[in-house]
Amino acid sequence: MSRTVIVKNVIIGEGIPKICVPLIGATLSELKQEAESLKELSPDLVEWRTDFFDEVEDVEAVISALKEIHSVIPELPLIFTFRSAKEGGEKQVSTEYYIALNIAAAESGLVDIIDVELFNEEQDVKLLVETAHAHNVSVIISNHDFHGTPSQEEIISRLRKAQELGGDLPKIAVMPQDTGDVLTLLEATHIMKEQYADRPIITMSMAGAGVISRLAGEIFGSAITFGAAHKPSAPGQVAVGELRNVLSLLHRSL
Ligand SMILES: O=C1C[C@@](O)(C(=O)O)C[C@@H](O)[C@@H]1O
Repeated sequence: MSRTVIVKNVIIGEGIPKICVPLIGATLSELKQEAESLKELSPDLVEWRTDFFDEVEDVEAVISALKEIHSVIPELPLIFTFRSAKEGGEKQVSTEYYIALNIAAAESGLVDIIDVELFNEEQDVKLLVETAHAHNVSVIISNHDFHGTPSQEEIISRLRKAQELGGDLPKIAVMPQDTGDVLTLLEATHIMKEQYADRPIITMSMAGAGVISRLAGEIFGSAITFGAAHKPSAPGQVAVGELRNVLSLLHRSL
């Protein structure tokens, strides 16, 4: 497995962490406006959080929206994400639909990465990884805890599981209850990167106390950081401009 993942010339896993901005519009016109406004911010990657989209339960509507988004920002690497309500997202769909939606996205030729939640049946995760790879689409295998921070061992074990299942980018987002939890996430990230990972990983501790983890990825070992364009898609996301300044400050200090 490669230590970097390259999508549309963006090298993930090398140098400054890459900035990803989520699109969270509910309608096609909101999404197009959002995509348009991203051009100025020039993020490294864009994530379409399809669970915010009113018509997400209609595959055809999703693919036609995808075409429109892609036509506005064809040069930006696009992550396709349906975040389920049980992991902090906006909606819940059946497993069958979740699989069909992600397969349609992977086969569309319009996305560079799909996000697959780790806490699905192993065979379903594997099927999505295989389908994505067959279409040259990379896979984030993700896990989110919006209520707390698991132990260091548990965080590492989930990231390792994501790696074992073939995720190109294992990812975990956790909620700190106190400062110690932020340290737990940072230390788990560092250990995973140094001892177990053979590919880039993505980690974050959410909310105010966790902001440091969104800034210091280059030091502790997280390769992508999510920044907000206008409205954050998760607690603690920093505005892209400020994020970029701090990331470069830390990069120059190393
Ligand atoms: O999983 C993640 C990370 C995230 O939850 C965050 O905390 O920045 C934001 C989501 O949009 C994305 O899918």
